[in-house]
Amino acid sequence: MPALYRRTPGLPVSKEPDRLFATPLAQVPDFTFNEDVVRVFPDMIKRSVPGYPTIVENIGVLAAQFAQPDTLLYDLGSSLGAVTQAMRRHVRSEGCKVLAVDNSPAMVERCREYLSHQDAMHQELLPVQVIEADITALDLQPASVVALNFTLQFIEPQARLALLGRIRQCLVPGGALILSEKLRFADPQQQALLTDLHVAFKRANGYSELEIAQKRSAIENVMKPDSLEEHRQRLLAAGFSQVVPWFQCLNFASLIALP
Ligand SMILES: C[S@@+](CC[C@H](N)C(=O)[O-])C[C@H]1O[C@@H](n2cnc3c(N)ncnc32)[C@H](O)[C@@H]1O
Ligand SMILES: O=C(O)C(=O)C[C@]1(C(=O)O)C=C[C@@H](O)C=C1
Repeated sequence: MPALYRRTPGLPVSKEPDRLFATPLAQVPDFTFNEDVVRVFPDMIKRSVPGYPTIVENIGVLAAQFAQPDTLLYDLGSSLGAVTQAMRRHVRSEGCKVLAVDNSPAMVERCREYLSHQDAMHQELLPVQVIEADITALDLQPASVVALNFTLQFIEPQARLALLGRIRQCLVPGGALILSEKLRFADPQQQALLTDLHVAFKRANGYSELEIAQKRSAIENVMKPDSLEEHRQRLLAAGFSQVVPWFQCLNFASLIALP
């Protein structure tokens, strides 16, 4: 391992570049959030999701607007806790606590390390707890902010409505769900254009044609994006009263859903 990426006790590894799909694989396995992915995840998601740093930082800003005193803020599918950290940087409401939830043991372990690093660097941050759990089977307590930042697309399509319904039920007045997703487009020409532009984004970020193709086949069975209209209809069916898109870059978007 190059010196730059060697672990320093107490400091998170965050600089390792994503080369997971750089060499030809005889058979590309389905994508999972395992230890290999965890090691390169900050680099992978920044180079794969257009607008990711802007979305994450602004979820902190949005969370500060919607947070209500003495409630929970959920980061569901928290991975390494980027959204949790942004919420803790921005939210100042009394008595709030952040719950970061993920079902990948490797993500949870590293997320805890990252958050203890944040605690060591800053004072007066909201308390936080990282929970290893399946969000489709989680007992949700009264919350003012729920973030699903590129997580719903990995939940079985038939389980999505029930999850959103439970999130709607746990939200207190004045709260919000913030939902970010890769979009698919019903119109084939629009789908082709946005797919080409996303490939161009990945190429511009240093991914080779082989890396792009192998990653595509790794995620095609595990990540099932919906259209903006499907999201809107399902959020309304789950009991949300309003769906407000606040960000889109190419085929990646983020919505605010109000209870
Ligand atoms: C693309 S990542 C989310 C990125 C993260 N929210 C961020 O902003 O950096 C999706 C995450 O959802 C988690 N996940 C997928 N299905 C889950 C489930 N049923 N319960 C809990 N976590 C889940 C994965 O382990 C993974 O860490
Ligand atoms: O659509 C792709 O090609 C992606 O790589 C997207 C995506 C995501 O949206 O979560 C998929 C898996 C990784 O977690 C990082 C990015």
